[in-house]
Amino acid sequence: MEELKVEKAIQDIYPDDIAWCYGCGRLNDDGHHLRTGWHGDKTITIYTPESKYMGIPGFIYGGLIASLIDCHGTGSAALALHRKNGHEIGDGAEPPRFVTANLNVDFLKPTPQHVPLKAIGTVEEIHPKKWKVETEVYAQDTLCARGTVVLVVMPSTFLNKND
Ligand SMILES: CCCCCCCCCCCCCCCC(=O)SCCNC(=O)CCNC(=O)[C@H](O)C(C)(C)COP(=O)(O)OP(=O)(O)OC[C@H]1O[C@@H](n2cnc3c(N)ncnc32)[C@H](O)[C@@H]1OP(=O)(O)O
Repeated sequence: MEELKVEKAIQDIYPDDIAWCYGCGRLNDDGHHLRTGWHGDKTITIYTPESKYMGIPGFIYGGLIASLIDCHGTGSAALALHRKNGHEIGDGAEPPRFVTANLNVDFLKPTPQHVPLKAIGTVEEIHPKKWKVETEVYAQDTLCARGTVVLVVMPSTFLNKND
């Protein structure tokens, strides 16, 4: 049986100032701590939602699935541009920063609770500052959702907006 584990995740090397995302920030104690790594030439995030993320008893609510696809998208684009720039996780280089411009989700099947969800991404470069990630979310072998995320390299002004 396939081992469901992401060994090296791009979120592990996000600088502290961008490691606070509720979905994937490692420094946000209340967040999901989603972690995204390479899976061959695709990307992968594994996550088992807690019981409270329920839509109806036994099934995950759609917003959580959208969050998974969203953060899997930003992580995947960062992985891909980091590699394109000649870097891999752990070589000391800072990864690129992306924000989500657009997120679309098709909910194909009810997503069961209490099983690990597996998001598998296919990353496509539109141009160096704009990327697209197609993600499929599986619960065991069932394809439950499919999403498309358009990511844009974070404008330099983005983090100053709260000053
Ligand atoms: C608050 C969070 C902080 C995070 C910071 C740290 C980030 C790294 C850490 C990762 C953490 C994870 C984060 C999780 C994922 C989020 O949750 S990110 C938060 C949600 N997203 C946002 O808040 C983004 C808000 N939107 C924006 O800031 C701006 O609209 C954008 C997306 C940067 C675009 O800026 P802009 O000035 O409109 O730029 P513009 O040159 O017009 O567009 C650039 C390209 O984007 C395309 N584009 C723009 N909007 C769209 C759209 N809606 N649909 C399709 N394409 C679009 C344009 O067509 C253009 O394409 P080209 O013409 O270059 O081919």
